[in-house]
Amino acid sequence: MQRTRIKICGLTRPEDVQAAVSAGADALGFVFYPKSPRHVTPAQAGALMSAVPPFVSTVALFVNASIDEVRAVAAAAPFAQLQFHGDETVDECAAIAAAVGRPFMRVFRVRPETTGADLLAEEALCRAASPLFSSLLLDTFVDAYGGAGKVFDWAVIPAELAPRVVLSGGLTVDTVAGAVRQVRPYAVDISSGVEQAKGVKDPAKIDAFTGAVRLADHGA
Ligand SMILES: O=C(O)c1ccccc1NCC(=O)[C@H](O)[C@H](O)COP(=O)(O)O
Repeated sequence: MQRTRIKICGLTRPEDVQAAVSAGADALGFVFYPKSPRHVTPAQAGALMSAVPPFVSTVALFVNASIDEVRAVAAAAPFAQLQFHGDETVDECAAIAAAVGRPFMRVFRVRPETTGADLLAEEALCRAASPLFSSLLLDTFVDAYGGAGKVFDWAVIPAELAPRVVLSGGLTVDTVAGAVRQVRPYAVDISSGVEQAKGVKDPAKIDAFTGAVRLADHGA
């Protein structure tokens, strides 16, 4: 059985990057949305990413950014993939990804009225739009766009889609094992649940989170 990949998002400090890498995170997320308390500048991200070892992916996260803003980040920070977390159209995502030559995750912000058919349709639309589309990241719809620590109903995720999605939104050390067992997603993503304060991660919580995912992967 495939092991569940892990993304730790909203990193702003070198010690938190190190903690996530040491805990076995597969991907590290850096937020370039100025209104976020986890926002980093391109220069800050470049310094943080320079400490990331091989085989750990770096994700640059944007909310309704212009192509020039994304280009500026790409020039300063060696991120491996994009995450579009705003109101971008699929075509806008595809165009920006092509301009910087990086694969992208498209975020679907799940509302109470969202259906499984909506999720499958969105994935099909993205796959048709760009060979650079990698996966949907499913988060809870909030006005602040993301990083809110809010959970959506995982039952909405079709079983056929689950192995291709990144499950996000309000996960914690205590809930992630149940999420993995129920959904069996390709990956899980977390920000608030491993923090001491917004933008300040807690190494012990990061360790506990990745450990809980590993135990769930092995049937515990
Ligand atoms: O983290 C933020 O501050 C943020 C702000 C605006 C858009 C997206 C943001 N984070 C994106 C992520 O991928 C988060 O990990 C995801 O929303 C889950 O966050 P949480 O519910 O706090 O685990």
